[in-house]
Amino acid sequence: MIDLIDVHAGYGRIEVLRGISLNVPRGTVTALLGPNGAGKSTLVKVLSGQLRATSGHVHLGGVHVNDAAPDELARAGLCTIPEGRAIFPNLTVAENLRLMRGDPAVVYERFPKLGTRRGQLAGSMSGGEQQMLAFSRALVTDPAVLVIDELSMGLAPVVVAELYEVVAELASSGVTMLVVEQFAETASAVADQVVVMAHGEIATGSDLATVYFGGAS
Ligand SMILES: Nc1ncnc2c1ncn2[C@@H]1O[C@H](COP(=O)(O)OP(=O)(O)OP(=O)(O)O)[C@@H](O)[C@H]1O
Repeated sequence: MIDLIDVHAGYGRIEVLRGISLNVPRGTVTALLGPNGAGKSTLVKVLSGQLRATSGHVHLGGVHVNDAAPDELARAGLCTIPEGRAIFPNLTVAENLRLMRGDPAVVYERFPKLGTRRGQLAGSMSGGEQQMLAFSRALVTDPAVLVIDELSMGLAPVVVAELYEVVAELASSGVTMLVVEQFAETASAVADQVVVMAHGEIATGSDLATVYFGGAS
């Protein structure tokens, strides 16, 4: 469903992704792990159309999407939840959900806490509640493919568990997912495939051992 073939990308003259090849089969969950600076968010930007690959191929459902804009990708069924909780802090929970253009009742049923706070400014909620709100995009847009960057960053274990319950539910309903995480335990429990990135490449062999056991970045 998501196919990357020898993808290179970066910022100006700095190359960050150095030949990434990755396949996420339809209806499966892939956990993408790796230390700070490995290039995980850069890969998410390429997938969501925010950053163009300088070479290589990006395919979504068999369609070549290297040049597709973010809104075209969204219309094709891709939902991205970027790092850093992409919500509007000065709008209420209800207003944020209205902008996502879905049925808020679905969200309030899944995350009752958000239901009780629908009139609260999003920026005044706890980090976990804000992430639930950001994650709501995946519930209301009914995506075919979901890409989540750093879902559990900075959150209490109980919130992480709640969010991963929803990940598991979406997975069982057939949504194809790429979940980026910095820590192995959380995402790998629900993943069909675990891939590790280091230094802009998919880590294998001794690199993989270094990432896991050597604490390299
Ligand atoms: N806009 C940018 N301009 C220049 N360099 C950038 C930019 N964004 C990221 N980088 C660099 O690209 C490299 C990879 O960053 P990226 O955010 O993709 O890594 P990451 O694996 O997601 O790390 P983290 O887990 O810390 O978010 C880093 O060296 C970073 O400094």
